[in-house]
Amino acid sequence: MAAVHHPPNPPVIHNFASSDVLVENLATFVLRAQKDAIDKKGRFTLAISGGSLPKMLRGLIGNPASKWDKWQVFYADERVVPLDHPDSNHNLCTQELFSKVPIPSENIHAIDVSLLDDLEELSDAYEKALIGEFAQKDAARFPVFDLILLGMGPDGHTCSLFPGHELLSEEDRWVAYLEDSPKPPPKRITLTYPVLNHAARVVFVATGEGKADILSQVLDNPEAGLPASRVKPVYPGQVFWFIDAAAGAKLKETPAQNL
Ligand SMILES: O=C(O)[C@H](O)[C@@H](O)[C@H](O)[C@H](O)COP(=O)(O)O
Repeated sequence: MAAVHHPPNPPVIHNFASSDVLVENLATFVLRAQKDAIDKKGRFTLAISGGSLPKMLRGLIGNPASKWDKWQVFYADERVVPLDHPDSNHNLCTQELFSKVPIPSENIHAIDVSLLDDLEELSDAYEKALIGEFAQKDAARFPVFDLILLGMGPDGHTCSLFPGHELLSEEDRWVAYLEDSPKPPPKRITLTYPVLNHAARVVFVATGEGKADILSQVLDNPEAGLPASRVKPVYPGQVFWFIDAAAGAKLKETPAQNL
């Protein structure tokens, strides 16, 4: 029987009255995804970005439903700096979340800092860590993350995928590097679209009035192809936007859709 090609699902927008309400609902959403993943295959695979996102996961701290020993966490993008550097996403996530919950340190996949001087080797090594987690266990061409948690910059970038950058057309690699990030620091690694677009769920979190203009471009004018608009996981994968009223103020429609 010929394979049926289903178009990607349109994004689901959850628009909350405040960022505190968003935080509570995000925790509920993550825990539902966790349960679904553990019920199916005994582990929960996530990718997490930096910026304001780690703080938005604070609703999970002290939550007895979190099965931290089942989490396998990768970084959606990472700055190529030592792990205790103020620019490190691993450092940020550790401060905001991982140091406050009982997650085994071996379940958190940080970059190999012995390779900081060789970006290609560093990103290859990170790709190998992903292959170890996914290709060997799931035997798939691209990893299927249970959940990828992303932010969006004021230019519409996500992960370290910036407007007009050549990495927007990467179709093969799982992890790529760049030395010319317009947002400092310049040296970074990032998951690529084939990875983002094979995830079961991708959640963008955008709050505050500073995100209102770019959010309306990304959601109401996806044809413009801004990096965040290009995240369209293959069916049955799903993109969700968790936004607050301030970020959603310029959208054509702002459905107050709770979970
Ligand atoms: O490491 C990074 O630079 C981030 O992963 C980046 O992609 C971030 O998510 C956006 O720039 C949004 O950042 P804010 O949430 O701080 O606006």
